[in-house]
Amino acid sequence: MSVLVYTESEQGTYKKVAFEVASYARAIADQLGTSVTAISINAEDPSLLGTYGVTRVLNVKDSKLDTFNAKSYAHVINQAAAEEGSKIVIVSSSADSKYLAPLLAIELKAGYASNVVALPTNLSPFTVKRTAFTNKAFNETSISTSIKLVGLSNNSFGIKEQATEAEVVNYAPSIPDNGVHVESVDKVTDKVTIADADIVVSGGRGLKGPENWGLIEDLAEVLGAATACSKPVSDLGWRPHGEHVGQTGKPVAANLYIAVGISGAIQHLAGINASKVKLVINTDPEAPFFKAADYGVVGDAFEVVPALIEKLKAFKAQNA
Ligand SMILES: Cc1cc2nc3c(=O)[nH]c(=O)nc-3n(C[C@H](O)[C@H](O)[C@H](O)COP(=O)(O)OP(=O)(O)OC[C@H]3O[C@@H](n4cnc5c(N)ncnc54)[C@H](O)[C@@H]3O)c2cc1C
Repeated sequence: MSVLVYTESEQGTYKKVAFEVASYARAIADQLGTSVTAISINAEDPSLLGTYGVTRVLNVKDSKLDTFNAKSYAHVINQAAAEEGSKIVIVSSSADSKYLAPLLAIELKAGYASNVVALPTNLSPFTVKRTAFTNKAFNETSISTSIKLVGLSNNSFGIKEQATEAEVVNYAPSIPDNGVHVESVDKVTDKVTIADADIVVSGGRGLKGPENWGLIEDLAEVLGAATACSKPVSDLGWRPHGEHVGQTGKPVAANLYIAVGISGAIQHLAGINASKVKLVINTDPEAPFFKAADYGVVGDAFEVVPALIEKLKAFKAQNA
């Protein structure tokens, strides 16, 4: 009765969240005194999961699963859970997993707790801490079904190494034809995506116009960060809608969120509250964002950001 964890990959490479959910599954398995099985779909190096405490990997290689499809993936994970007799199944909070989890919960006949941020506080009844009201509060949720599905919030538990010899088993579940056939996928960009980023550099209307976005991009590049923006910035067409974060945009659960020229309206904060450290750069000392910030710089973005880039470049050169 091992804990089952779905370890996401993209084009053969595990996503960062795969190692975080594996670490979390290991910690729950330790609480229960059991092992961890990972279900891995079309990843190139499944044995890597042993680094994060996975004892067994059900390794699926099938071109029908090359493109993510929530229904097919849910079907595969459900079969893996039955195979392992798993009563606890862990997924991440990536966009794919949030789409997949409700379908999987139906297949598993499991109660599903999303946005979980910590290890269970109680195993009987199984109780977990989750964020609520767009990250403005926490609640404790008990799952009473025999099988429990846990969606771990990104960057909430962290990646923890626990070297284990992972047994990799080839696994060939039945894969239904869902009627969708993707001919090819062209990646629009190789840039770090907001969902997977450790650091996000975000710009608001204080940047004055799209012609100034080089500042945000340069800062993101030197930090290896993803770029994002406030809603008006994407509404104005300065940046693509995919970069808009907040209540009506993408959620950001990064380790560091840098907000440049963003006022910090409640609808913006709702999307970034789950980020660990928030740095705000704004000319207005009364900007509401400073109340939510861990670090604040009252200053002009056009002076502060270039100076920050210079310092970071010098620091990197010294420590190369
Ligand atoms: C239903 C609803 C949903 C919404 N959803 C979202 C959402 O998901 N995400 C979102 O972002 N917004 C959302 N909004 C809009 C939100 O209320 C704010 O209007 C928006 O976040 C403001 O964007 P901003 O901070 O970029 O612009 P502004 O409010 O115009 O703020 C610009 C900031 O830049 C500062 N500034 C100016 N010049 C400089 C300079 N040179 N250097 C540094 N700082 C400078 C200013 O002091 C100011 O604080 C929503 C609104 C509604 C009603």
